[in-house]
Amino acid sequence: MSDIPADTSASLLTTLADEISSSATLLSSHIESRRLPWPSFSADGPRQPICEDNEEVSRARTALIEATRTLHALAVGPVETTKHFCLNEIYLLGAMQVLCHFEIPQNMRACIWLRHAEMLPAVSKLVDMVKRYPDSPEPQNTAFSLEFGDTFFGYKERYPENMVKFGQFVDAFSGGSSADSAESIARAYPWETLPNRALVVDVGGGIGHISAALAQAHPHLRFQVQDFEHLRGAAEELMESKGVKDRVEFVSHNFFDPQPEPARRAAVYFMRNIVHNWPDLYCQRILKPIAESMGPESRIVNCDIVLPEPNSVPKAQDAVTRALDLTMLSMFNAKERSFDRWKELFASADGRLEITDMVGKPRMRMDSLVEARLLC
Ligand SMILES: C[S@@+](CC[C@H](N)C(=O)[O-])C[C@H]1O[C@@H](n2cnc3c(N)ncnc32)[C@H](O)[C@@H]1O
Repeated sequence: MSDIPADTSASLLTTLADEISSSATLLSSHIESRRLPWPSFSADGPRQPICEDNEEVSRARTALIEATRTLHALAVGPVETTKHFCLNEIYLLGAMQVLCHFEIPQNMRACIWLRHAEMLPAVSKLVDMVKRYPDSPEPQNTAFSLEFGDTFFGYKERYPENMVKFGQFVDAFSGGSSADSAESIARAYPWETLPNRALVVDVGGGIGHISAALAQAHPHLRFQVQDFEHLRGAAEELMESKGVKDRVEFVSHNFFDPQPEPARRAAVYFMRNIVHNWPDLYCQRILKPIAESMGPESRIVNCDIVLPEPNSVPKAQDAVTRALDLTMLSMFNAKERSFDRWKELFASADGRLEITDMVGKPRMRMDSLVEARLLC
């Protein structure tokens, strides 16, 4: 019910209804003039929201979502809302779990699967986690571990097919494919300003799909993808298929260890969706060896969510980032961070590390690119 503004006077109903009408009219004109498919409930209706790259249309869509949510909450009222939440929601989740068990959902399958097969059982242990490990800095002390008897990534190592589904979940959740996402990171940072043959180290880079896209878009750069040895085969296959194997090498490396000699003084240490998966103490252990290997021209480019200040973004978007924060807690005993928390974290890993700026925002994703350098 946090969406309901303090002023619930009678006029609010009609003010919201007017806003809904004007936003819907603007969206309709846009759809008509561009001959776009109309949003519909039919199985073959458009899957993506209406035009994200037109700012006026995008603003109208956000206003429509906000106003309809608020109007709905006002019309339903607190008692019925609570009743629906207590009854409908829980059986909706149960029914989806049954459907997932029999592999029936096709659309957004990996997204629905992760929510029901892993997140839901894990979140049911959140009370236990908070009671048992109130101040634990350890990544194994999680709701996930209480349910599955292992850390999130330990469990994925035992069941590699779940790691594949996890990758598909991340793609589905960010609204595209890993190729779309990698391609948008290739455009979101001024990679072209790096010197010829400069080395980019992709720390915890998985099979290297981001490095492969960056290498294709920026032929003057070299890459080293660092991750666990068992990913080497898939990584080398990917580089071969993308035609970049001469400039992208895979190196087996544990990111808690000192950087290997050839990766010292690299131009960029790039990390995407690494640091937010770890509690502070472990983030410091990841960042410290990187800081120690940086030269005066090196920088870290970190790609993770930067939590918006409260009430600074539309409520629907804010709700997603706060839910992701709770996901990090339940799965990893970790958290999402605001810009100030990111600054504190980097400085706490090595007093010379300073976040210079938020340097870009990949399209479609909630992540931002944050750049850190060594203070002279
Ligand atoms: C959420 S995935 C992100 C992968 C990749 N950066 C991306 O954006 O697609 C986290 C990655 O960290 C790797 N990882 C976890 N612990 C690691 C460690 N101690 N050393 C190196 N890599 C690790 C995992 O194997 C996985 O590839």
